[in-house]
Amino acid sequence: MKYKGSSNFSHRQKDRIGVLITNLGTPESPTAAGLKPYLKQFLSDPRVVEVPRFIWWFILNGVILNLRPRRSAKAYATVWTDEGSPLMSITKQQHSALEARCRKEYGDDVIIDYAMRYGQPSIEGALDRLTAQGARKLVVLPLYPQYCASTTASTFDALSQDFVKRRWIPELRFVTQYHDNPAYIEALATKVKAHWEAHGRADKLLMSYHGIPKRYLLNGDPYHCQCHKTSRLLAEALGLSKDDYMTTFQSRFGKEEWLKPYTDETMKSLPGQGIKSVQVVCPGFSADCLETIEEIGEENKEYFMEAGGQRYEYIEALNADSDHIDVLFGIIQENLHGWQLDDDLEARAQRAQAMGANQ
Ligand SMILES: C=CC1=C(C)c2cc3[nH]c(cc4nc(cc5[nH]c(cc1n2)c(C)c5CCC(=O)O)C(CCC(=O)O)=C4C)c(C)c3C=C
Ligand SMILES: [Fe+2]
Ligand SMILES: [Fe+2]
Repeated sequence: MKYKGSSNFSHRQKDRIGVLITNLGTPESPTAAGLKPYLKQFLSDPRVVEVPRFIWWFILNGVILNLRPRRSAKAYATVWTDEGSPLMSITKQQHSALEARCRKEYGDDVIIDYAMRYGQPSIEGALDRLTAQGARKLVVLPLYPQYCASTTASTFDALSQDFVKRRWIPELRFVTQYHDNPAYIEALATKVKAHWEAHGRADKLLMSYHGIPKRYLLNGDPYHCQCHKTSRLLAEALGLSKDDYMTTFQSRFGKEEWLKPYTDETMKSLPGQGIKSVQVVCPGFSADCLETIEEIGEENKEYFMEAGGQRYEYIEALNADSDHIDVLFGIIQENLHGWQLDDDLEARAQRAQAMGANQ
């Protein structure tokens, strides 16, 4: 096997620290043709769907990939903008803002790129670009505040699958979660308070997180606990009592039981319990996307209003807010501690020359 090196490798090249922010990925276009390859890659990941491969292959290729692309495309079409998918355009904004912060603080010693776990820009492409610029040390920050095997560990799988093919793998620091990071909790609290100032309070604040099958929790995934801890800390930061807020789980897929309470069922039942106004925040989503804009902003609003609710407001994700950029930059900086860059470039090049190697 020939291991992959950098195409423009030079012994004189300056060593750098690379930072890679990642998110889930999104289709290329809001059409069935755009959805099919995206869903195929996503739903073929054994970290996402933990079902024996041979059974799942038939369900996925025989049923899901024939029905879901068209259905999902319709939903994506409602959130698509001139800049494309919200998840992609917000990730680009987060990247640009963090790049400016890195450049200001570290010049060109620290370089930052972004990638998606599924689709483009790929993790492999980002690692090619970073290593070609001399990134010998690497911080990877998946933009998932709560650890989940389906998202966080899957990102690590993609990195390792890339490293298996690479000659010079960078020293790696991988951020697995930041669900109780004080700056993150504070940024969420500031966002909710700003919403309260503009719109007043509601009967309840719902904190809705993406769901996962309950089986994953029973098999040891810490996601459920981390979501609840984020909620508790956010509630404390807002001075809320237990009756003022609720943690729910959205975006169910398939027939098995997922984490409960379900967001949609909760919305349908709250008005009957005398809760006529709700505000919804989604602390697990670092960027607004289909699951927040359409599912929380539109679909669940309909459930709530149809059940007799009177006021429903979605509080946007932290996105590229400057508070959020501060949080993420803080996490990056924590992970740079103690890292020195090799500045012995001339000696390195001379040694290489003596050995007849490319300088
Ligand atoms: C099939 C099982 C799924 C698991 C488990 C799952 C976990 C999970 N997902 C996110 C974040 C996002 N998911 C998004 C979309 C999405 N998720 C699933 C399925 C599972 N997710 C599907 C099939 C889709 C595609 C849309 C659809 O057809 O319904 C997104 C939005 C991406 C976008 O383009 O806007 C995000 C973000 C987390 C955090 C998570 C586990 C904790
Ligand atoms: Fe999902
Ligand atoms: Fe959804």
